[in-house]
Amino acid sequence: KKVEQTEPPTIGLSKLFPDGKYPEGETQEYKDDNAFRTTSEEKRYDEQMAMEDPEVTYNHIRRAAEVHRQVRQYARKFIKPGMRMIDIANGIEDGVRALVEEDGLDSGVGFPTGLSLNHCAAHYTPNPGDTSVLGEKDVLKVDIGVHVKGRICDSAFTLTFDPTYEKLLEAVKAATDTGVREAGIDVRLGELAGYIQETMESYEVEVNGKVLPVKPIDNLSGHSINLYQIHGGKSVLLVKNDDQTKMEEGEYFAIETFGSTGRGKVIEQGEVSHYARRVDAPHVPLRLTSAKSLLQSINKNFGTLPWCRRYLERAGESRYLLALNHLVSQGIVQDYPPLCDVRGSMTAQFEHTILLRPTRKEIVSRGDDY
Ligand SMILES: COc1ccc(Cn2nnc3c2[C@](C)(O)CC[C@@H]3OC(=O)NC(C)C)cc1
Ligand SMILES: [Co+2]
Repeated sequence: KKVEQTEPPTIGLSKLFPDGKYPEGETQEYKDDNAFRTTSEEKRYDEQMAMEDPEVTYNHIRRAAEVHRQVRQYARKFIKPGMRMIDIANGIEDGVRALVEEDGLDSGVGFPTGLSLNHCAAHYTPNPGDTSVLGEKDVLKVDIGVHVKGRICDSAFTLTFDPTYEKLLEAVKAATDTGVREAGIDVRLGELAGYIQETMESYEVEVNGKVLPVKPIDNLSGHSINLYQIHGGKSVLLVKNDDQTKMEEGEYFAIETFGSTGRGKVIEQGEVSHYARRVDAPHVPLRLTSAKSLLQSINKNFGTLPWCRRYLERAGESRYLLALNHLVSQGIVQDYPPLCDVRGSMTAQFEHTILLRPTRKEIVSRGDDY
């Protein structure tokens, strides 16, 4: 008999997909010089081999994407003004951990649940003791990460509870869909940024009788994603530029766009919650014993995946701040402060994870919501 997901979501996906096969995302054909890939026998063979290679198999990212869809469906219903940000974060992360059947570094939360508000666009999640509450005029960016064997599904949407900024959200959703549609093998990153910018700038939003242009945030970007590495080194900016770097077959990308009614530029502002051990962390001898043991805990629990202070406490760490700041000053851990436009402005985000398969592009995180 068919097992149904509960609400709140608690049933691990292995029980909902007993055959272990997870649904393919939306696919789109490549264009122009890569259109041949749709019917190429050779590319179909390459793809079949990748599918069967336990290291590459698309099944991992598809399982992560299905967890993402089921948790965000619940999140879109349960998040309401008046809720504490920390309860929103825990509600989402409890769902991710249950459905992905969290298992050490093999599967779990992909990165801290982004819950950036209003003029802040990214890298905010509540720290322990944060008692702030969601307001009904707030514009909330919900950025959820799920990983299965290091394959990270990174997808985000924006929630509002009053209609004022509907046009801002429409602009950003359209710009992200443009980015998804124009992405492809051999597409230049600088050119893709131009298409995104063009869509974003074709919108305006009227706030209290004043017409404001929607601006792409020019120092934020989408990014390639590698195994256990949320930023794979390639950035998809949101304004036209002459980066000739191309997208390549087999790459995973987070196509995310951010629109703003402010300056269209973010600065680092507020208390840090987000951290990640640097992939190229230097091997410096650590004098501070507490820093040594904290680093061991970070390596054991997160490896190179991003984490936040709440996850340190969940892993049993306490009174860690001095040691944490020491690891940051030694260049072993990178801190990621919240990224905010000017006060009074509003920012929105939409994001999908896409996979550049040999024969076609797969938007793995696509759902019937966005
Ligand atoms: C430490 O926790 C995280 C979590 C996610 C990411 C993934 N990411 N990597 N870069 C960015 C992101 C976000 C969080 O998607 C938001 C946009 C941001 O773009 C950006 O800064 N671009 C400049 C390099 C031009 C990184 C760290
Ligand atoms: Co993201």
